[in-house]
Amino acid sequence: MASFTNLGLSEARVQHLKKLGFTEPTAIQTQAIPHLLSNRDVVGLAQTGTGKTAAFALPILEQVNVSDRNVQALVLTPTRELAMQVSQAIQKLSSDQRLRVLAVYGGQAIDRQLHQLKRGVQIVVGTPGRVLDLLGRRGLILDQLNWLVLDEADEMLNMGFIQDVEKILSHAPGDRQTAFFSATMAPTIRELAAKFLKSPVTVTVEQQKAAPARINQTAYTVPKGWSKARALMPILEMEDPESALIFVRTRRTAGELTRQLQAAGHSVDEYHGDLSQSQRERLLLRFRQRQIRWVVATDIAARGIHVDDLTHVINYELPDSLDSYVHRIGRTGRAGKEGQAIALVHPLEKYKLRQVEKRFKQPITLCNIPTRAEIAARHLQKLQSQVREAITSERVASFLPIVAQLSEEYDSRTIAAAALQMAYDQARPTWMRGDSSSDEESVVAKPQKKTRRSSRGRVQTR
Ligand SMILES: Nc1ncnc2c1ncn2[C@@H]1O[C@H](COP(=O)(O)OP(=O)(O)OP(=O)(O)O)[C@@H](O)[C@H]1O
Ligand SMILES: [Mg+2]
Repeated sequence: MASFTNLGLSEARVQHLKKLGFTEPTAIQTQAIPHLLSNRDVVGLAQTGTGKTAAFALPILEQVNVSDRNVQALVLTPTRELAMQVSQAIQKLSSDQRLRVLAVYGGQAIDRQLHQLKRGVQIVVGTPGRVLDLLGRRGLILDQLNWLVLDEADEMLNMGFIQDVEKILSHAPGDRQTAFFSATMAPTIRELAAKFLKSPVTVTVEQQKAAPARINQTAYTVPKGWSKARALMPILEMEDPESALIFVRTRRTAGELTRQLQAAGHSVDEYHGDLSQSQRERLLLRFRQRQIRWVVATDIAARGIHVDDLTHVINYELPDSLDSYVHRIGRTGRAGKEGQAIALVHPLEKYKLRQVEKRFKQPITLCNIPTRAEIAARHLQKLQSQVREAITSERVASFLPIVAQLSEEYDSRTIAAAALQMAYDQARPTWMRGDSSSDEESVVAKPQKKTRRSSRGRVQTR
């Protein structure tokens, strides 16, 4: 069995990893770490959420010289938040007080970064734009660089970034070690990678299925004439996600949808490039601390971002590329956990689901929008389990005097039913509350109408 010790890591590091809960290496770690430790260039391809960060960080930490204050390792990431997250992850993987890791990215005062660099930093993690800026000011010097890592390498080499990456590389010594990591890598990008790497070893883990099997994928068809926003409301009521990233294509849609969801009383906020850097950071922190349940985001949140135990990814609008889809849904089902990926599709978009199924060799369950009756039934079910919980709680005793008082007038079943009705009405979303039509009332009393669908209301696509 693979162990961190067998991979060539020092005993002190193995003990430290144990404290972090890293008892066994993941597949990509098992395969990539020995090559990286023997100074080979590596292209590492593994599913989202499988520990690629530690795969490239541990060999660097093992070999970095902490008494030397020159920059020895540079990790490039496509977004600012990812730079921050990766630098924090590296810091956590090290237990050496002398090690300095610095995240550099736009939207943050450059003077502070320059100051830190002057004091001495061994590992820099940054976005290409800011790294170039710092190189231009001679604040960042790469003469002593031993390691260069491109996290989300395919994205980094995508149009726009490639020139930046080339310029950055021109500042680094030729004998450095270079590694590319991503969950996706198009063949064309791999050719390009050959240009930057020296006889690289390609380490691939389960390349065929780019999405982990732990992610349960479903799709809802938006009925003709319905807006996606209208379709989303009942889906959210039914799924009731504990935490969710809802992906949209534009900043504008992010704002609009967020406001609609907030108006419906949901705990939700928006996340996209129009926000200031500090707003983005604050939002991510609140989301990670569970102060908000859902975040409506553009693709800036699609790559690499890790939120512990994120339960749902919702593709309100599908992305242009399959690779983006892979990264988006990969925000859930991480580190061995399970996750739900849900897509909203117009009837004309259904062919896109076929493409996804082909890519993952995994069927997508197609569902109809939940009906009011189904949602009501779900609310009642939830209410029942909440009542069961309340019965065993200590606070319930404090309500007994009220029950005793009411019992002089009514029988206890009526009192209980009235209390439930009040609780039910409060739990119902606003968009279902306003409707006082008689069929709404009867929903609770009558058994559910017969449908052609299975118990969860799902039909297979094929
Ligand atoms: N060996 C391990 N044991 C336990 N947990 C681990 C191990 N390696 C990594 N993790 C945890 O798994 C989670 C996901 O890791 P990471 O962010 O590196 O994934 P990734 O492969 O880079 O995903 P993505 O493609 O989305 O960027 C992190 O919370 C990390 O702490
Ligand atoms: Mg990653």
